[in-house]
Amino acid sequence: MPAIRAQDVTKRYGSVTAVDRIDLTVEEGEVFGFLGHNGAGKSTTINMLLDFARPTKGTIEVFGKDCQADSVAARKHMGVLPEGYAVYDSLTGREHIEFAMESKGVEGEPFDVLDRLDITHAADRPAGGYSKGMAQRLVLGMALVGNPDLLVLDEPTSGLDPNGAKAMREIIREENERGTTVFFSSHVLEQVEAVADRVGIMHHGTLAAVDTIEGLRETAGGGTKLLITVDTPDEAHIETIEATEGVDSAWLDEDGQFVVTCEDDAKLDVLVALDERGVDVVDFSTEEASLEDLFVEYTRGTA
Ligand SMILES: Nc1ncnc2c1ncn2[C@@H]1O[C@H](COP(=O)(O)OP(=O)(O)OP(=O)(O)O)[C@@H](O)[C@H]1O
Repeated sequence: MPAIRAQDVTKRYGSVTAVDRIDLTVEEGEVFGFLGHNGAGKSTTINMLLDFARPTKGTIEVFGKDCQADSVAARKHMGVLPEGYAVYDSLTGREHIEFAMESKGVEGEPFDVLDRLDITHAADRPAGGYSKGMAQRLVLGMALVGNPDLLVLDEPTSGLDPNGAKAMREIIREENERGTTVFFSSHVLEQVEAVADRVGIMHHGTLAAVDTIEGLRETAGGGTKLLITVDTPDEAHIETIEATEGVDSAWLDEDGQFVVTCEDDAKLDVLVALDERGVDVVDFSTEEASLEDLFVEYTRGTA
């Protein structure tokens, strides 16, 4: 049974379509990275999983339980690290875990959870004095109470320094090795790349791509990136470039350079096409396209 199944899900807020007809299946045991820029629709999707928001159309199930019609049963499968969580400054780490155990009606030893998150040393200190990374791990610990089948993490590495982000990724991997399915959102490709089995790229409310990292890499690696500096860069030239056979896409980067992803043997044709249009090519270079380029390609035009 899939851990998550979303079928034709749309969520509108007035005239804003936050999520637009998405179909998504996350299999049990996967680490699934949910990628997209700010405003792409990631949190809205997560909110529908948790029944904080209701789909305008379509259904979402978690382990076969409808997240709206059967939300209590669906929630029992999930542990959640929400975006913008807070800790209680005056309660200790251990008290946080005890609180989560009481609320979920779970018996157990708080230290077992604190150990998994490597914060045992701070168990009896008020959480108000924890670093951002420790606080984040503590809230994740609360989510782990009761050993949920599915961990839902909204931007789990945001605001963490590289060491904190690495620790968070290690915990995600460890929990997955215990058999937990992990669904986590991020707008940072490298965070997702390091730990996810598959990724979904959200763009303007739609799922622009769903694939394994290797699959995305093959798509990206099949091409070349051509960087072209011209005398007077103009958005209008993009059309000329994209009309060239073998070109996937083209855009102007913030330095005013054209970035072109294309088949290897289309490079010269692009330069010729620009020349025929009277565009003065000052310089050009080529690189192998990366996964990051693919992400940019799918989500071009957003901040
Ligand atoms: N409660 C709401 N009322 C109105 N519009 C909303 C609401 N929640 C989200 N939106 C809009 O829906 C779109 C998707 O937002 P969402 O928060 O899901 O994106 P996101 O990918 O999670 O972004 P972020 O990374 O910034 O959290 C945005 O245009 C946002 O302004």
